[in-house]
Amino acid sequence: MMAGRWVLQRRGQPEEALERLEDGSGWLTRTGETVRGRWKELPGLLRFVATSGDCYDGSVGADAQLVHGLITRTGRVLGRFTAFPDTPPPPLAALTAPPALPPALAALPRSVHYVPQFLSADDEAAVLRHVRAVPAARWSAGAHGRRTLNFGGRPSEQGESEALPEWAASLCLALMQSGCWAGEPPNHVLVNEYASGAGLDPHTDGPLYAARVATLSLGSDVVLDLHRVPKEGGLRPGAAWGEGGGGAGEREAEGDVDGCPPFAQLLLRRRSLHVMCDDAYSHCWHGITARKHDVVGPLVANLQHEDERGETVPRGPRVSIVFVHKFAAPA
Ligand SMILES: O=C(O)CCC(=O)C(=O)O
Ligand SMILES: [Fe+2]
Repeated sequence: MMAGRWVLQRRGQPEEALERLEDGSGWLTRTGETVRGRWKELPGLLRFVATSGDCYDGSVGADAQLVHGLITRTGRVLGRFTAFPDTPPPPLAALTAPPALPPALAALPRSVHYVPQFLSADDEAAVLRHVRAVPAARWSAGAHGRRTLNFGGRPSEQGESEALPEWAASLCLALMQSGCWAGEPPNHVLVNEYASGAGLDPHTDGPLYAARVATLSLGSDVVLDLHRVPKEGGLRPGAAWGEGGGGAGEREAEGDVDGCPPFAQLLLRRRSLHVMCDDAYSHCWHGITARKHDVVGPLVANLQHEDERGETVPRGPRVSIVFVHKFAAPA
């Protein structure tokens, strides 16, 4: 069987993907998780054994398309799947004209903007296809239901740069054309994928970037917590996107938030964009509490309609795409 990607569907479960590399190794990807494995070809059967212990057996149809299969773990049947080859997504066409940047949120003392419906539903689906098609090896293996991916060089290395993929460059263009981005264009893009209920420790995005971050929320609504950076003690500021070869996703600095509860929250609806600049970039920590539902409480500062207050918002799998401008390395 040829190298490539297969999309697996199971009743009542989020999609999974299996990838086969030329050397017979491969990857299993579930929301928030990437696991390595090996492919084996047996007569009439194709087997992928993940390091997690799960075994995917698929019968090969006459046209070499894997159609039906069984997932087992130590001999126990976990479920049945159907699979089809994943075709590369078409280039991201011109996006539906996104809305312009509204004024900063009046309820917050700092510069935070919220743009509901920044992407249309069709554009959201197209962007998610591109995210899903990124080879598993580029993702940092997920922990606590979140995996990350970055474009534009390693997060922590100043000046290291790399061209953005076409779809990410199109999104950058949309940010600039809509006026939602000012200053030097974004040149660094981080993608977070969260399993339902996964969180993110409070952090700032750090001084390697210009003081502006724009974040697209896709796939699910979520409530983001904003914390004030304490003058001393408590949380330690640091580059949010981690260090070294592990790539994005490992927090350099984390702290005990117990003494530092959020002073405000943002309800990030799917397809929205939010922008934090200047003071809000440098002096507010942001994070996501791990939980399966959010309740829209009194701290939420960006409601579009007052009757949203009190709403219980379930959290499905979510993807966020974070845009920043990384400074060049000093000469
Ligand atoms: O998922 C989000 O909305 C937040 C992501 C974030 O803050 C980060 O990746 O630095
Ligand atoms: Fe962040």
